[in-house]
Amino acid sequence: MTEALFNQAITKWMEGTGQESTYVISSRVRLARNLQGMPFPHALSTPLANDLVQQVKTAVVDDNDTTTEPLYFIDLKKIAPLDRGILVDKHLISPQHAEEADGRGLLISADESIAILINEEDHLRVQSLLPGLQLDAAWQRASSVDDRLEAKLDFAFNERLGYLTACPTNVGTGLRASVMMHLPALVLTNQASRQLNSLAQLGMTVRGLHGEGSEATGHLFQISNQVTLGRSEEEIISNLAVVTRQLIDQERLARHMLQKETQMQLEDRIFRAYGLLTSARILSSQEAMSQLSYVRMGVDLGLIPDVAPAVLNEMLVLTRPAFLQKAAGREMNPLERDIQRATLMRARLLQGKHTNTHTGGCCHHHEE
Ligand SMILES: Nc1ncnc2c1ncn2[C@@H]1O[C@H](COP(=O)(O)OP(=O)(O)OP(=O)(O)O)[C@@H](O)[C@H]1O
Repeated sequence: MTEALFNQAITKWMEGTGQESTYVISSRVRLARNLQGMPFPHALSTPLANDLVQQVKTAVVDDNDTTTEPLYFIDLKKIAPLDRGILVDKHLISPQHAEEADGRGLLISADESIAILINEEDHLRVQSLLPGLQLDAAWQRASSVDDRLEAKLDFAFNERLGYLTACPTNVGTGLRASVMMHLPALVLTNQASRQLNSLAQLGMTVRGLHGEGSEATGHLFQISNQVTLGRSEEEIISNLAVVTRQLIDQERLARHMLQKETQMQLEDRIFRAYGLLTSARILSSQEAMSQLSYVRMGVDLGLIPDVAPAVLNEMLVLTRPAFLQKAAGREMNPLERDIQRATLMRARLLQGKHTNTHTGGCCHHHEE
């Protein structure tokens, strides 16, 4: 399992399956939990942090319980920085978790849909990531892992407040649920900012593909609940599902409108993007993201038949710096990476057209 984890770009959440996968790339639920009587990670000494990692590992890996889903332990300080970068690129751990590896750990399921980050901002961050709109399923999975942990570990919990967390914004349920949405038509019809800004009034936050502090590139928006206190987990999940369905309807309408009123301009934009990505020799990650968005819409609208939607999801990860360097087997400067990115992009997008195309990367063993 470890080999696929570090060598294969595609991971569960980008399979392109699940409900409404045209608009919703993935659904995520994460729970923040802390152990009773231990300082929060930012105040924890490295030896204590390492003890805590072992304690959690013992609770869920070394218990030899064959009735539960196996979780694999990864000691972050024992893997190469580039491999930690791969985990970041696949959204399995955060950049902060990768940076200071000593005293931090990761538990992960074989299909990579469950990840438990040990000693990130909180002692435990339980993450469940699934493709498409599957918030209920993601919540069920996270919740059962949480029960499993809680059976063995003593969580910091207050009767009145709920779960206690390092940052007060997570107190209560400790739950952040999110969907990663592709909303190009709302952007092209200038409705995105109005629609997305109004979500703040409903207690929702909008972020980019890479989470807190990231810009929304490639018309990809991560929408999540802002409030964790005073609402039940089920309410948080169902509110987000309602908002997601509304955005899907708006995006669908905007696509119809573009097709009806400005079809030639729309096709022109899509085929220019396709032309650029299948011809460019130097490609920045920013340009790759924004042009991929149009190609993806072209695939969704049936204009570009030869590219599978999952390939586009995979390119979000495969064209990231860590993956490019892993594929090349060496460190690369930014220009070398831009060249490698362009080569890989051409090969993958044209793969459906010509057989025997070189994939341009050693780390891709996956077949559609
Ligand atoms: N629906 C999703 N699909 C794929 N990746 C996601 C999704 N939601 C969040 N992520 C990824 O999870 C990581 C963490 O996201 P983010 O920083 O938004 O939240 P967090 O760390 O859970 O919360 P907080 O900011 O409260 O600590 C980022 O890499 C982000 O891209």
